[in-house]
Amino acid sequence: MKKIVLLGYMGCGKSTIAQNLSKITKIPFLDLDECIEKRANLSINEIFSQHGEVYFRKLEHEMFVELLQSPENFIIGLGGGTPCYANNHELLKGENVDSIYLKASIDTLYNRLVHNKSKRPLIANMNEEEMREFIAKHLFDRSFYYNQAQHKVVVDDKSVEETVQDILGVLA
Ligand SMILES: Nc1ncnc2c1ncn2[C@@H]1O[C@H](COP(=O)(O)OP(=O)(O)OP(=O)(O)O)[C@@H](O)[C@H]1O
Ligand SMILES: O=C(O)C1=C[C@@H](O)[C@@H](O)[C@H](O)C1
Ligand SMILES: [Mg+2]
Repeated sequence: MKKIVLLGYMGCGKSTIAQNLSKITKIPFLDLDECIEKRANLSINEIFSQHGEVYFRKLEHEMFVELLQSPENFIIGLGGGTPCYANNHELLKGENVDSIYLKASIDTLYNRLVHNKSKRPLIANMNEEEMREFIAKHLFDRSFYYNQAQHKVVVDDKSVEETVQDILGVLA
C-alpha cells in the first residue's frame, strides 16, 4: 500500500485532516513538523529563531526522504512549505506515494490563521492586513509546487468529515 501524503498552505488542515483520516483508515499518521521537532528537540519556532529557515528546510527535506523510505505505511501531513524546497515536489509523484493537495482559498486560510499564528513563525509577527496580503502572495508563489500533487481536494466550506470523505473518494 502507498503512503498518503497531505500537503497545502499553512492552516489548510493537513494535521487535522490527517488525524481524522488515520482514525477511519487505521493507517498510522505522522506529522512532518512534529517529527522535525522531535528530531531537533526544539519547537519549530525555536528552530527558526536559533538556526534560521535554511537549517529548518534541510531538516525538513531529510526527514521527508526518511519517512518515504520507511517500509511502514503512514499518512504523512507535510509542513506548509515542504513541497516548495529541495526536490520535495518531485517526491510527491513517487510510485509509492498518493499525494493530495488540500486546496483552500485565501479567505479560508486567513480566517483559520488569524487567531492561530503564534506557532507559525512566518506569520507570527504580522498584523491582520499584512497577513492577508502575505497569504495572497505566498499562496500564489507556492501554487506551482502544490499543484504537483497527484490529487486535489478543495476544502473551503467543508467540515473535517466531508474533507475526509472526499479524500477517501479520490483514493478509491
Ligand atoms: N473543516 C476544517 N478542516 C480542517 N481544519 C479546520 C476546519 N475547520 C476549522 N479548522 C481548523 O483550522 C486549523 C487547521 O490547522 P492545521 O494545523 O490542521 O493546518 P495545517 O495545514 O497542518 O497547518 P501547518 O502547515 O501550519 O501545520 C485547525 O485549528 C482546525 O481546527
Ligand atoms: O508554510 C511554511 O513554510 C511552514 C509551515 C509549517 O507547517 C512549518 O513547517 C513552518 O512553520 C513553515
Ligand atoms: Mg500541520
